[in-house]
Amino acid sequence: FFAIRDFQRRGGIPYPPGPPPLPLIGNLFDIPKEFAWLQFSALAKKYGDVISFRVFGQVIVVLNTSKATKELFEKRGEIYSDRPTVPFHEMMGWQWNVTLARYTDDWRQARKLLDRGLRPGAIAAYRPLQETKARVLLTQLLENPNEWEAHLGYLLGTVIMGMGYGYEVQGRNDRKIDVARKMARLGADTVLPGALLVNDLPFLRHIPEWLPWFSYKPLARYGYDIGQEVLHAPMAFVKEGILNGTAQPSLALEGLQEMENLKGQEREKADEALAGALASMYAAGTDTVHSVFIMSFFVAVLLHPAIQKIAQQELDMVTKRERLPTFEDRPALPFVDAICKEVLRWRPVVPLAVPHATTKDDVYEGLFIPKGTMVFGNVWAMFHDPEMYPEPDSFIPGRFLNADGSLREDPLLMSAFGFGKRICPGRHVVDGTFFIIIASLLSVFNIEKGQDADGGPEGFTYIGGAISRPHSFRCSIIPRDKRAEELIVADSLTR
Ligand code: HEM
Repeated sequence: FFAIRDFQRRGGIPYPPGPPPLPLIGNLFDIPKEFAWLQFSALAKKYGDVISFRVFGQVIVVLNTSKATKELFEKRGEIYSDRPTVPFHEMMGWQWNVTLARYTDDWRQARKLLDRGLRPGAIAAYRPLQETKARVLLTQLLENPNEWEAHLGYLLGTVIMGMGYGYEVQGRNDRKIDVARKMARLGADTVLPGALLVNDLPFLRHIPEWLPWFSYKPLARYGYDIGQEVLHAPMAFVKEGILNGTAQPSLALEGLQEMENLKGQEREKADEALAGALASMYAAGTDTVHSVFIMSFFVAVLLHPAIQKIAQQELDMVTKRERLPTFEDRPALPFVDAICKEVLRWRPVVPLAVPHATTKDDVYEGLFIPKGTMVFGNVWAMFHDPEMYPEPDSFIPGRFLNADGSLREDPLLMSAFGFGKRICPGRHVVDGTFFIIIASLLSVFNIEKGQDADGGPEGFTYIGGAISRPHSFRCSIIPRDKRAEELIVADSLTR
């Protein structure tokens, strides 16, 4: 009966091909929990660029080419910009989070605030903050190089908290950083299909707490509490700062000042939208996910020491080793920029981006994609397509340079930040922060395989959940010479 009804609904048009589903549970056991992007890429070779799975009636589609992501996420954005309902996220009351929000007017309002606050023209004002934070990292690495991973872990958080709320992070155990990180981790660990049974069988959300082994409620309550803290604590900090005259310039301060003349419900609604938008930025931008990019950069230069030397020569020509690099130097540092681009391509941080969902039935190249389908863009497959990027597994920054040495823009690379209307609004902040960190690091440090360092491609294995992160590894971060040390110390004395 179900099969006939399903066939009629599709008008006989087939679903995108994929492994044959079992009765009822469908492809539950075909959805890989680890390195899913690699297995989806392998399945695409067998079944075609657009593949599908069914799990308990939920259709999941994976798009493995930029042709398909452009057509569906961009051109048909009105249909492909929703988010799947994740029952466990609903249990935690996280609907305020822009990243998880459905494609509604509330999302549009919050998204507009983020796009406006994080557009390149607006964030230029925060470049000095980004430069300062990159230089603080240099001091930390000089004083305590062995703890490099911990230093990197909260670096971007310090930039985001400064931009968002004018909040100065108090060391790496700062509560505001810690709580956002916990939220991001819990979100990432529970979003992919198959990660949590309650997402596949939503009735399980009703299991009462007195069945502790089976109930999701205690974990959901914990998630709710950290969510509320992320939403309210930093805004309360800014409002208190306004009252006692200590509030620093920030997106929150700007937003609150803009709504000064609003009254009653209108004011309340604007206040809520601002808090939700900024908290989404704080939650998405504070996790150590960003340190993953820098870790992959370390892996790349450890495997290819010559690349580090070329970048250092470029940097030395510009700074003459009389100062540390700044954003103004960027146009003269195309090779450093090309390294950043190649790291994004070679080891995309979120290889399957974040799933979108469809709001209507649709047909793509003769394949049926029903309303409510969860749609992934396989960023990894696109970035490792040998036709677009020859020798895709090799780390070759030069692929982003023109014959005259200038930087070659590559719009496809933006897919590292997702697609269409839901593309990451923080991408310009990330772009600037990564550039200044890598330029600053290379100008004064050598990143080397130390005596007891891990090494060889097999020494840098990755963890393959929603985020592609290298396992912790050891390496030596050594000042290039006495001059480099002097530059770091001199800069730290100016702070
Ligand atoms: C390595 C750094 C980052 C990467 C790789 C990254 C990647 C992504 C991806 C893949 C998405 C999903 C896009 C889609 O659904 O198609 C996303 C969404 C989002 N990102 Fe980022 N992101 C990064 C940093 C940041 C930062 C620093 C911020 C804040 C300043 C931020 C804020 C957001 C927000 C709010 C969303 C949700 C957008 C929406 O659903 O409308 N991200 N990001």
